[in-house]
Amino acid sequence: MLDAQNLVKSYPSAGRRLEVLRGVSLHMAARESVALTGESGSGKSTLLHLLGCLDTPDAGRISLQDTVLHDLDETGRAAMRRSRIAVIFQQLNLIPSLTVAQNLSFQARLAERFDADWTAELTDRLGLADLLDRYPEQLSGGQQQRVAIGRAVALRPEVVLADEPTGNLDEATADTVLDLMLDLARDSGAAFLMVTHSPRLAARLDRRLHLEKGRIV
Ligand SMILES: Nc1ncnc2c1ncn2[C@@H]1O[C@H](COP(=O)(O)OP(=O)(O)OP(=O)(O)O)[C@@H](O)[C@H]1O
Repeated sequence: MLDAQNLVKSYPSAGRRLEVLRGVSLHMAARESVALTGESGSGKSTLLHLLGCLDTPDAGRISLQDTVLHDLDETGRAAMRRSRIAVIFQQLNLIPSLTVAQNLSFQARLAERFDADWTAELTDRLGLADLLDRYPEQLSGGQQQRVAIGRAVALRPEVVLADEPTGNLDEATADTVLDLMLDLARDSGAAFLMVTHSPRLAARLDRRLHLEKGRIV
């Protein structure tokens, strides 16, 4: 399903190039969950940005099913983000002027993939039924995190990419949120990749990839 081959990415740094990814390859199957670990600065977010069509590699190939991603222009990348690949960040980027219900359905409606039954099921499973009329600022961190997950999977994306999605939560809440995320990603048929610094959380996913010196080891 999601396939990356020999990804290379560097950034300009003090008049030189900082080589962050030096030939990274990975493959993810539908319903598979993968943890991406590595020291701070090892390139985890950079890799997630490439897979999530938020940035382009200097070299290498990325494909999702039959769609080639690495040479899409900005319009093509935006279309992928709108409909087939969902990214959840630590800063959740919920829309402050929209209620929980509106935040949940906004992206799915934009992509013309809104499904009332699926959204109702998500609302129920994420324990958001009593919070639908609230605004993001009226929610706790864990509640906001659950809305961000709901919004991502409401689309039924093929891939969910999450960058330390539970980094701000206490251990018990992080566990609950991760359980929900894994269940929902699996049930919607998505491949799930999560960046985490926590070996404990990483161990709960199907597989672990570790980035070191620009390569997966
Ligand atoms: N836009 C950019 N311009 C220049 N350098 C960048 C840019 N983005 C990231 N870097 C550098 O690339 C390296 C990898 O950054 P990245 O954010 O991918 O690491 P990370 O593994 O996600 O780190 P952390 O665990 O601390 O979030 C770092 O040295 C960082 O400073």
